[in-house]
Amino acid sequence: MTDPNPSPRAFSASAPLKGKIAILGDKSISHRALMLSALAVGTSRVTGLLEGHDVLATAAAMRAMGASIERTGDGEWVIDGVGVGGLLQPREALEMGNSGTSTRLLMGLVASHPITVTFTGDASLSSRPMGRVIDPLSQMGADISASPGGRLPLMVRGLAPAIPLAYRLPMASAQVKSAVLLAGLNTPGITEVIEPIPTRDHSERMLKGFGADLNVETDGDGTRRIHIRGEAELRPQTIAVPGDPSSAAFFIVAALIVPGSDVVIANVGLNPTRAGLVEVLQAMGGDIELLDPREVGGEPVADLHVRHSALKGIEVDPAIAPSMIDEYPILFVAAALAEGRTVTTGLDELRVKESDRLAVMAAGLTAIGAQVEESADGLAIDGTGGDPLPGGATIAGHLDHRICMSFAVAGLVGKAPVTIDDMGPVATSFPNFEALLESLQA
Ligand SMILES: O=C(O)C1=C[C@@H](OP(=O)(O)O)[C@@H](O)[C@H](O)C1
Ligand SMILES: C=C(OP(=O)(O)O)C(=O)O
Repeated sequence: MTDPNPSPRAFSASAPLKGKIAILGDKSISHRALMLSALAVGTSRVTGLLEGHDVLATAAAMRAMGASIERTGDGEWVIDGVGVGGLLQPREALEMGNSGTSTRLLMGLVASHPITVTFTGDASLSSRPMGRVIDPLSQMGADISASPGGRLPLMVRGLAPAIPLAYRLPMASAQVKSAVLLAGLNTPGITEVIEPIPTRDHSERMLKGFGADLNVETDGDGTRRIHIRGEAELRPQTIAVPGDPSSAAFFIVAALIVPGSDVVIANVGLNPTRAGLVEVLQAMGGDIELLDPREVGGEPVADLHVRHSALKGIEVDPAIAPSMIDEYPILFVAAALAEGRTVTTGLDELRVKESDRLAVMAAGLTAIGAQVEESADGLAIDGTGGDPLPGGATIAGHLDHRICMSFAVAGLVGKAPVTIDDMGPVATSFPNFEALLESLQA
């Protein structure tokens, strides 16, 4: 799915960003909306679906396994499901492109169906660890043969009926949690996931919304115990997908660091398991006001009014990491413009995303003149206090959309332009990123 022809692009010092934009649908919720609709009995309707390459990979996979999935308009999709237990043997390997979420969640679904599925992906996805889902799914009875190091391409031979499992997550990962819960959907009895550190809870919310028998208990120390009763019948739903806070993040930071900016970002999902960045930027002195708080698709949403601000460096509490895990690359850009030092820790997971986001951000920020120290699990950044960054480098995006967009935003405050070697990967999660940026510069 990655474009073989790179699209390099230079970003340079920007006039103030002004105006109002709306953010496209949440990627995590869009994946789950397609998967659960494809497993319901009857017709579901989704509006605001993110039509990025990652979500389209999920749509193609669910179609290949028997669901009827039609696009009826911009972000409007109609899905006829096969019923839990009804996934069909796909004729070919499922090509997951760049998408970790598609791969890991679909491995969970396949694990408890009597089908055998090969998963392939691009160079980035093929370097990411799948052992974290292979372990629990094998315990449930799936037979999985992977490439060396537990990598793609890999083949999952599902077992039906699968064996219910009580699984304690060894790392804070919503993808691993979701893979086990989705495997549990077609497994007799109760499957339990024990989550010591809470992560995004879209799977739990949506499974309940579709009528699955799922409950969550929280222990005194905050550990969550999630139980799902298998062999469920899911009821079709009408879902409005809220805007993606992980995409909004780039424009929140752009408005904070480009002098004179005053922007309203409409339709931003603010589920507490996703909203950590707003909290951290406010603690750094960012002027971010929440307008018209409301609910969309069972999730809290607001419009954000963001104005250019003098940011101050802070020490970021590692406990907040799961609620802003994809937002660290752009937080590092904000930190590079803040006054004083920003210190982040507890970010080992950033090393196994689309790229090693600690190493790639440290190298790229250093190349454009920021002061960065990389540690095993975080970055310490001494900011400019609002002065422009020198810029003037070409950044390798490493097939990582969030790296490309972070350095695009950094270019807006560069003395010399910042060039991204290939903006193609941005289409995985934020196909209209450049169009929205241009609209705020007009
Ligand atoms: O469940 C999800 O939709 C996601 C979970 C996170 O990954 P991990 O589970 O690996 O932390 C996140 O980084 C990814 O973009 C989407
Ligand atoms: C990590 C990400 O996605 P995925 O794991 O689905 O590739 C991301 O979007 O930042």
